[in-house]
Amino acid sequence: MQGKGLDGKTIILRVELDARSVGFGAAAAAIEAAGGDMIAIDVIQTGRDRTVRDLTVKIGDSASTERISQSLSAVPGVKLVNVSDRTFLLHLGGKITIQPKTPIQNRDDLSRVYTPEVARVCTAIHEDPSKAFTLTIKRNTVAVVSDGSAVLGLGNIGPYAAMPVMEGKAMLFKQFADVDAFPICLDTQDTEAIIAAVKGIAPGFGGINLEDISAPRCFEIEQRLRDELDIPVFHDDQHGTAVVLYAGLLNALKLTGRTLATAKIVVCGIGAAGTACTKMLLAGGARNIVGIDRVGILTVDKSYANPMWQWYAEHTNPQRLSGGLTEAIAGADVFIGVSAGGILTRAHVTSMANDPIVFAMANPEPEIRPELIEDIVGVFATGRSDYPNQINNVLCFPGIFRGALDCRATVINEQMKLAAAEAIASVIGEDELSRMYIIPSVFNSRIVEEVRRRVIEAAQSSGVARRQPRE
Ligand SMILES: NC(=O)C1=CN([C@@H]2O[C@H](COP(=O)(O)OP(=O)(O)OC[C@H]3O[C@@H](n4cnc5c(N)ncnc54)[C@H](O)[C@@H]3O)[C@@H](O)[C@H]2O)C=CC1
Ligand SMILES: CC(=O)C(=O)O
Ligand SMILES: [Mg+2]
Repeated sequence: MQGKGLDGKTIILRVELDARSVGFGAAAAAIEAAGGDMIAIDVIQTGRDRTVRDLTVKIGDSASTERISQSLSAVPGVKLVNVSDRTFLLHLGGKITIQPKTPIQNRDDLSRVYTPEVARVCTAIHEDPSKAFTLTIKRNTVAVVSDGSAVLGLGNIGPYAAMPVMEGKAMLFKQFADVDAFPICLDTQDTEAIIAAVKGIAPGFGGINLEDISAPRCFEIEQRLRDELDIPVFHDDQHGTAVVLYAGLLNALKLTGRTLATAKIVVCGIGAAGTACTKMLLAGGARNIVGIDRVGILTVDKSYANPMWQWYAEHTNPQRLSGGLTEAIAGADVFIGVSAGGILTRAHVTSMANDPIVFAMANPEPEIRPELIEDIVGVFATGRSDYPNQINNVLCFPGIFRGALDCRATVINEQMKLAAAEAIASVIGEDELSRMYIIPSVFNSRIVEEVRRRVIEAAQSSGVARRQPRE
């Protein structure tokens, strides 16, 4: 299985070798002995007495940068000059930039892009504000807004630490759907302040993608912004995740001979993603969903201060189960994890129905690693890029916003989300479907186009499109 046994971290070791006393094989052996996997060698300098090389090393689960560095430094004639992390190198100075669309080469250019001539464009927009969509970046620009309160599964790490994820989302928007997205991390976790800030910046954007804002605040923030703005506001962790989960689950159920209506589904982590996934499954016809969070199984026999948990308890768990994960998962057909890494055990999966479906979607560490259960699981998926069956909202948000921007939709509604899920599922033909291929890869070039097309159709038929796109 791809990614097996590796935590994905790759380092670059710059080493100086004394050519008279050490061969390169000794250095390579020291790295391997410490659990590293050398994947590239670059010669930086050669000489009669010494050579300098950069060794790119993938770190295995049992290894660490320190262990490999120590093992290498212990080889006589090897000097470790520097250790760098490839991922950190890629983040130096951030991951995106802004480029002008036309050069400014002379005063004539200057007077058109800037004063005095720009004033005529400003006046035109003042007279007809809808012209902001044609005469400014609003047409193609989305704000990726976070308060840093639920960043991946890392928790409340704040707005500065959230930036790399938001920059990453902006890259994905651009690369996959040519949407110009801008990361905005707010230094507040106050609901009213976030709503005011997003409303304040909205004139420059054609859509708002809320990201990694924790539950239950995310529900009110999204609802209020949807009500008060005339551009789509979409909390990706809720709806992007639900759309992709729904697409993948339909295929997994088909492969294991189950139906949504009869499957027993356990959802672990009733936050932003868990709540939205459940709502989409209920709308699709699921009847036996059991939700579990840190407080145990959510049941109508208890009451909860969190209003979303109260709603959840009233709309799920028809058998009124109580207890913890062990009680919830016994006999279940499907486990959907959007909670925290490593909380599911092999014993839990053994207690599920035959041929179980396990979607361990917490990031970056899934609820369970596939290698622990690959002999007993029916269909397995994670949110990660380094295992097969990646159920990740990146399959949804570029295409759904591409469609919404192109038809200038006022909202992204239920019909558009369902259309996106059907589009994603449809990219895999019946003859291609297999347990290792229930969801298309993000690099499948048909996804964005198919999602866009169906989302535009849904926006038009549900009356929220303000424009007929050209093609
Ligand atoms: N694969 C994908 O596309 C996506 C994955 N996720 C992942 O799902 C997880 C949750 O994300 P959000 O819903 O946005 O966060 P959230 O903070 O809104 O919700 C997380 C919920 O999980 C619960 N939880 C945490 N530890 C738990 C445990 N040990 N047992 C039971 N419940 C537990 C929390 O109490 C909370 O209710 C994160 O790891 C995130 O990376 C989220 C969105 C998309
Ligand atoms: C994928 C994503 O948005 C998350 O894990 O939060
Ligand atoms: Mg997220």
